[in-house]
Amino acid sequence: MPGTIVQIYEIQTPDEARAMIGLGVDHIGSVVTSQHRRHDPVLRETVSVVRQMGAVSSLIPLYKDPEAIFDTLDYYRPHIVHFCDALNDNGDHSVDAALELQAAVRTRFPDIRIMRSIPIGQTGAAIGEAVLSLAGRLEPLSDFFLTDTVITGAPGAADADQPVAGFVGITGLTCDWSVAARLVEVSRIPVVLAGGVSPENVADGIRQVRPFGVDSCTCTNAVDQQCRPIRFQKDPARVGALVSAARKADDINQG
Ligand SMILES: O=C(O)c1ccccc1NCC(=O)[C@H](O)[C@H](O)COP(=O)(O)O
Repeated sequence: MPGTIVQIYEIQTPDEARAMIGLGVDHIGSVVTSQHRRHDPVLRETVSVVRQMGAVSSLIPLYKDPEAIFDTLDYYRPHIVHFCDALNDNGDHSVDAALELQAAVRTRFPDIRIMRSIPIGQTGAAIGEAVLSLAGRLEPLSDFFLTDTVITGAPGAADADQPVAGFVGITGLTCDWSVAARLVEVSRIPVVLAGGVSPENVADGIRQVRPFGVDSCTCTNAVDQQCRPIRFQKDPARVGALVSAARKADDINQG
């Protein structure tokens, strides 16, 4: 059985990508932060280095306009486009609109796979049936799911409460792993476990959820003097510790 893949965000330069791949990271996650400054030659070189080194690039466009997203994919040509926008059937960003976008990406970019974040509340706040129902709607037009923590519990609700308004992610908090495990069981596509994954808890996450992969951003970032994570700056020692803990967990599970 292949081991659990490790995906690490936010890798924004070629040197960081080389360092992360050297530490054993499988998927290198990068973020295009602005629709208006979406052509970033350094980031494009980063994606290209990942491809040359035989790793997998995952790219988040942190905006929602379909034409800007198509243009972004044309410019970077990542292996995976990762959509983590908060979906809300009561608002202007519906699941149907997301499905339409994902269908258009499949038609225009048949080589680019689609990762879709599935929001799950923290333990005690997650609504399992709603999570599985949302995932069921998105599955036909997605290639991977990534479970990620939503602060309020209800999928798609209270978009503005998230660290980046309108997007799900970078909370540094774990979601309800029993719901994530249920998604792994029923899903026909691979599921990556994210949200608060750290060197300290990754082995438990692998054991309890049995995901295809694990993803980490906040808990492997460098920290400032007040111990607050610094966005877009990794701590290579923590990334290395997470990779080793994940590999050890795989060995125990398979042995
Ligand atoms: O990295 C960003 O800027 C970002 C912003 C908004 C949503 C997601 C974002 N990035 C990456 C991911 O999808 C994360 O890897 C994921 O949220 C992991 O959660 P955590 O480890 O708790 O930061």
